[in-house]
Amino acid sequence: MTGQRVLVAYGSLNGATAGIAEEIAAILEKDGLAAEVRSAADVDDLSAYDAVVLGGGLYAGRWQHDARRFARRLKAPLRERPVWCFSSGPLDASATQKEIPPTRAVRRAVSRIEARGHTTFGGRLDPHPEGRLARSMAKRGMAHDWRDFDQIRAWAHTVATDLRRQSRAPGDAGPAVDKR
Ligand SMILES: Cc1cc2nc3c(=O)[nH]c(=O)nc-3n(C[C@H](O)[C@H](O)[C@H](O)COP(=O)(O)O)c2cc1C
Repeated sequence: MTGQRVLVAYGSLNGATAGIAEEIAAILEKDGLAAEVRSAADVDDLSAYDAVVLGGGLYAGRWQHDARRFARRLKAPLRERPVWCFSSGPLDASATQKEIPPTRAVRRAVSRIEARGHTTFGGRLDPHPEGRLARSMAKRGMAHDWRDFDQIRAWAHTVATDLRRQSRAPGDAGPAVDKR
């Protein structure tokens, strides 16, 4: 056990990104970290966490509102901790086939909070989603789950490995401390 506490925060309109966050947290726990999954909208204090994973569903090239706001509101404490980000978006197999770079808007958020990494996972369009545009997309036959859970688990293992390596590194100052 490393004893490190990791927040897995998500911005999700229709649950796909929340499901990815749950899976990531399950892997982090399996790998000996203490992970907690929360909606990004419900978190305003990071002092209980040593590291953060932040994910957002993509809507018109931007993270869902709660993830965007989280990155803005908590910019300072995020910069004091190791952070990894992910997007859940493409409604096809592209995210399984190749590494998809963050959109321009997401790249800006990722760099603002000095995250250590970002990856894009396939998305899911619910058959009965929130939002008029989403419903019309579902009616046109686009409702499908493109999330690749093997890929998600593999990525979560790399995050756990990085965190554990860091906590063991010689001369390491240990988990981040909230200096506010
Ligand atoms: C109106 C709408 C716009 C979307 N825009 C994008 C987009 O710009 N890029 C992308 O990769 N996926 C896009 N998607 C797919 C969603 O990102 C995908 O369904 C995601 O998994 C939804 O996450 P959520 O269920 O957590 O909200 C869009 C979906 C909808 C319904």
